[in-house]
Amino acid sequence: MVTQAKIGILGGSGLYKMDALKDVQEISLETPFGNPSDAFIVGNLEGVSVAFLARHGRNHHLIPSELPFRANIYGMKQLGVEYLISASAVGSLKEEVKPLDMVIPDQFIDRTHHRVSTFFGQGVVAHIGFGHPICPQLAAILGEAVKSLALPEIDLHQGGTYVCMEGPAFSTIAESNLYRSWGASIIGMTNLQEAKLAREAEIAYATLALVTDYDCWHQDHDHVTVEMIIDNLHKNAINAQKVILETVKRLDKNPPVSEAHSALKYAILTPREQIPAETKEKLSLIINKYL
Ligand SMILES: CSC[C@H]1O[C@H](OP(=O)(O)O)[C@H](O)[C@@H]1O
Ligand SMILES: Nc1ncnc2[nH]cnc12
Repeated sequence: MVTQAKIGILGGSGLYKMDALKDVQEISLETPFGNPSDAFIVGNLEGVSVAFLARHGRNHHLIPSELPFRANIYGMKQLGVEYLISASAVGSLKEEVKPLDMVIPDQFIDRTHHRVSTFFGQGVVAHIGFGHPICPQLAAILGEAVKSLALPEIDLHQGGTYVCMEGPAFSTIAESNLYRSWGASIIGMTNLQEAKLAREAEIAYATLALVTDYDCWHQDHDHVTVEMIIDNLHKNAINAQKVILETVKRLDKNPPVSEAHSALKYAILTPREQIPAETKEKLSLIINKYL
């Protein structure tokens, strides 16, 4: 049995490790969906066992379209993760959401076009509810953690829509303005698939989005480039670790009940006896309790 952790962290651009993690074990997992982005780092965060994964790999070698989303989420499930916190770099689509601010989105718009975002198929059909794609309880704890830190000059925006684009190129001005006209707050390239797969795996998921830029719509700011956001990525990585540490402590003290933990209860349509044995085996970790 591999070491278990109830809380998982997906580190995005800029956040490739958690400095406060002690007694770490590197765990390389194989999953029925291939290899995750990197080894999981399981360790002790002020007395709480957590599993950390750098979603682009610790050396940032995977573009968003190459991310093994299913393997990453399945790996978290294998480690026993029930609450998953994503830390992600995002561009701002609203004037009042400024670089270095934090956003805890509650909605997504999917603008990706060639990604697999389900564990189902191959003889088993399931449709999870995804009206509320982010776990509200976990998002609330993240928000309380941010507020408790009172980080100078950093505003917290609780709620908002995250546009998930394919990338890796950034948006055109026309696209950026279109997303603004839809009322979206932030744009990134990674969180939608994770949120969907986490829900299918009955893991509560929430995003701590760390703003690096104003994308390309703002007339008073240069269009986003990697070079111009490096500094903000570093600053955000420091702040993200503070927020995660505080969130983990609160979660450990009061783990909330989340609807995500029973998301599959009414989702599986295929008569159990019709599900191919191979598929049952492949998805056993996720569907066994409903067979
Ligand atoms: C470094 S800018 C673009 C890159 O950053 C975000 O990654 P992550 O969500 O893993 O922090 C964005 O989604 C893009 O992948
Ligand atoms: N402007 C932007 N668009 C997409 N992903 C991003 N990640 C950080 N900034 C971004």
